[in-house]
Amino acid sequence: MSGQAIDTDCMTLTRFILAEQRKVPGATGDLTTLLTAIQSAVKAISSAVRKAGIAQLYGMAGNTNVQGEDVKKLDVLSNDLFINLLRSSYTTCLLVSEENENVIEVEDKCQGKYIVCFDPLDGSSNIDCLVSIGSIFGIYKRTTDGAPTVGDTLQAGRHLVAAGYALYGSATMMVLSTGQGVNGFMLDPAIGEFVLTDPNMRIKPRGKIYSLNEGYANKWDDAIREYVNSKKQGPKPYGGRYIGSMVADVHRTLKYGGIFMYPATADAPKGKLRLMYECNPMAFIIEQAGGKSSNGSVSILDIQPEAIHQRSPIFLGSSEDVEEVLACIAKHKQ
Ligand SMILES: O=P(O)(O)OC[C@H]1O[C@](O)(COP(=O)(O)O)[C@@H](O)[C@@H]1O
Ligand SMILES: [Mg+2]
Ligand SMILES: [Mg+2]
Repeated sequence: MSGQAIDTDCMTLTRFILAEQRKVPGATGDLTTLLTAIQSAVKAISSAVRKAGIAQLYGMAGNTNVQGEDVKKLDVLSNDLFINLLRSSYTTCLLVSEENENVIEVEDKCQGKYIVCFDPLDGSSNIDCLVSIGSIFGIYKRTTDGAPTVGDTLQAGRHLVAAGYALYGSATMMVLSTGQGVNGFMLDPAIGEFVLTDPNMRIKPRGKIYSLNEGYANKWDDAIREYVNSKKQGPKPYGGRYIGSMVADVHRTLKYGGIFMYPATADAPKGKLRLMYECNPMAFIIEQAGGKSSNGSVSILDIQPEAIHQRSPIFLGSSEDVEEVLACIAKHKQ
């Protein structure tokens, strides 16, 4: 067996994270502990996702099951799991969740130096029809001393220490970057471990798929309409794919190439997707894989957030595809 084979064969996520830590001289191990906590949350959510339909049979989620136990809704359960596991990891001080209006401050005795922004369950409108859903997370380091403040969370995506997502699809997959490229791990249910299946993921410079909600076509501005129409022309038109779970749409874009968009619309001039826990982590992954991200004028990662739940238009994917939509937007601005 070659040295390379020994390095990657049956590489679990746990072992991979430890190996990454060993590359950083003087690392405390806190990021390793934090990523392990996220891994545990994802495994627990994955198990709940696989049982969600059955839980409904025994007593609707949000109600009481036949044993008289509360069955939490999947999005509530996912949020609780993320919060509890991050808190008890002793590595975080501030948590920003899609499900909580305010920043969650971890109690003093459990505090560590990291800030985590997360969407515990993404694509929740797809839960009841068993279509793929996910979780998204981005990790920052605190840059100030003293008591942590809300301001500490408002960091541009460029400062992410690590980011990733979990996809609860036909298999459960975790895709992670600590700023040294992107790696994908599939959950082997037989051993309960994430195994490295997609080492060093790279996105094609150009794809053949565009992805956005075409139901809103009448609400787009002219640039988006022109760009999407252009993808339908010629002898080789692009395929259109849209799942409606950002994690699933972005994962497909990463694997197959192409472009994912959620542009501004007349009703939502800032777009729909949230900068801190949807756009930034996904833009980090795509850029680390050699792709491009933009809000229409700058990279998603260069936006300075002003509020934790702020939204942003987003274009991300294969670099040539994103450059093409940006050229169309620039042309219409003239
Ligand atoms: O239904 P629309 O307007 O196309 O929006 C779909 C988008 O909304 C989201 O579902 C929002 O995520 P949540 O389920 O976390 O609220 C994205 O995953 C997805 O890209
Ligand atoms: Mg979401
Ligand atoms: Mg969500």
